[in-house]
Amino acid sequence: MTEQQTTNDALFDRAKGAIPGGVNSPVRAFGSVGGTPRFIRSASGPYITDVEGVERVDLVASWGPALLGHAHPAIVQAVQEAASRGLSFGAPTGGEVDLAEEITRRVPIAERVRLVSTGTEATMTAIRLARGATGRDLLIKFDGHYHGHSDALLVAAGSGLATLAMPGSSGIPDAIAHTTIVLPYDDEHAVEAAFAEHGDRIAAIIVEAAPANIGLIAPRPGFHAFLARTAHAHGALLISDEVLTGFRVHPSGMWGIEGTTGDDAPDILTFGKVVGGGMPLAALGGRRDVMDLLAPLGPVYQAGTLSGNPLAVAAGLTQLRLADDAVYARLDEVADAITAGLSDALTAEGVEHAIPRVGSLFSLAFAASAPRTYDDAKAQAIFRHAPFFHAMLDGGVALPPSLFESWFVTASHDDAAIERVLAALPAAARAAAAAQPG
Ligand SMILES: Cc1ncc(COP(=O)(O)O)c(C=O)c1O
Ligand SMILES: NCC(=O)CCC(=O)O
Repeated sequence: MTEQQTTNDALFDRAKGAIPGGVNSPVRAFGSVGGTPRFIRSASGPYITDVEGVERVDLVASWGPALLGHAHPAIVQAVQEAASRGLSFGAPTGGEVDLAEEITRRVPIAERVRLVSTGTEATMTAIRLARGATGRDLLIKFDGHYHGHSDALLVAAGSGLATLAMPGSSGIPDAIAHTTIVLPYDDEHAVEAAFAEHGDRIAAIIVEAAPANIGLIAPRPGFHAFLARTAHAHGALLISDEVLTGFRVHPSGMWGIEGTTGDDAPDILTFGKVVGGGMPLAALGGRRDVMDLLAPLGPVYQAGTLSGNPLAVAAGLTQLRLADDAVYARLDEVADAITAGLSDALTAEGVEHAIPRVGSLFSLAFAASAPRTYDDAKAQAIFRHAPFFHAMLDGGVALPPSLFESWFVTASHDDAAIERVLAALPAAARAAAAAQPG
């Protein structure tokens, strides 16, 4: 039986017999909204089509990579051409140099860049590098921030763990979990207190460049510069995780919005999603003296059979080269139209809400004001989300199936796609208004 011949529910039943929970990443399950995840047949531009042939406007964008929309013809062509020359060489290529140079051009504080395959690898390598650079073990991360699924970073993490209300993952040795100090975000005193107590043992602070995995939190101007200065004063590094924000919220990512340099700037940045154009590719970049500690130059080991894969490099490079100012202007317009329509629809039904936003990235909170911490995010009227989500799905719009995830627009969302989102909103707002707690 092919995917096309079966119904979605039958496919999910088969999936559950072959794959734990039927999904290859927990955020794809409809855990917090109920129902059956939609199995996808294809996607093009702003639209995604399930195996039953239902086309919806997509506001997930593969969780971020699809900046230009799905199956952009130039990216598909670049990948096809690369494939015809060979799928993987395990040896350097010119494309890798082009992509590393493009990253440095956009984010000059990333003086050296190493390509890896996933955001998880990028952050895992970044913390190893910080530990190698400082000779220290401890790491500060913020409550609810998600940096992928390596052991030290799954402590008090957002994204799927927030959705499933999991305090952490089992299978992580206590000895590793205890190297991670978890602090509330946005709290300078907590950071100062942690450094006062453990300052000479802290290798790095890792922070989401704009926290986006417990809903979106727009960073308070100056807070990340404060983190950098505090870390530096104690001989530690700042790692800015731009896996989600990089090349999406601004041509130069969150760093382009904050524009920090010198003592105020992060030492290492991680990238993913957009930089791979929809293929498995991510990167870390940073100060030359720190990055050059990576093997083969230095003592910090990092490797990968498929690192810098030529198909992934072709996709990422093509996407970044096409992502010009007009693309970012369009992303902003799309976000303007959808956030305005979303707010109007919820206001018309008397539903308390906030829509935090950074660049074209935004999320919906059922709360009077935008959450600033994980505790705030958990305290909102979460019960309104499942009916809202399903009404949007029925109305032809695919949203992230969790209130703790951000919404992703693409430059391919044309006026027709936006109109379809706006048309679905009133019924979804009514469903949210009618929802009852518990
Ligand atoms: C901020 C952040 N860092 C790291 C990751 C991990 O990336 P990946 O899923 O590619 O491993 C994600 C998302 O998945 C993310 O949002
Ligand atoms: N914002 C969270 C993610 O992008 C996670 C994607 C995944 O884990 O599949």
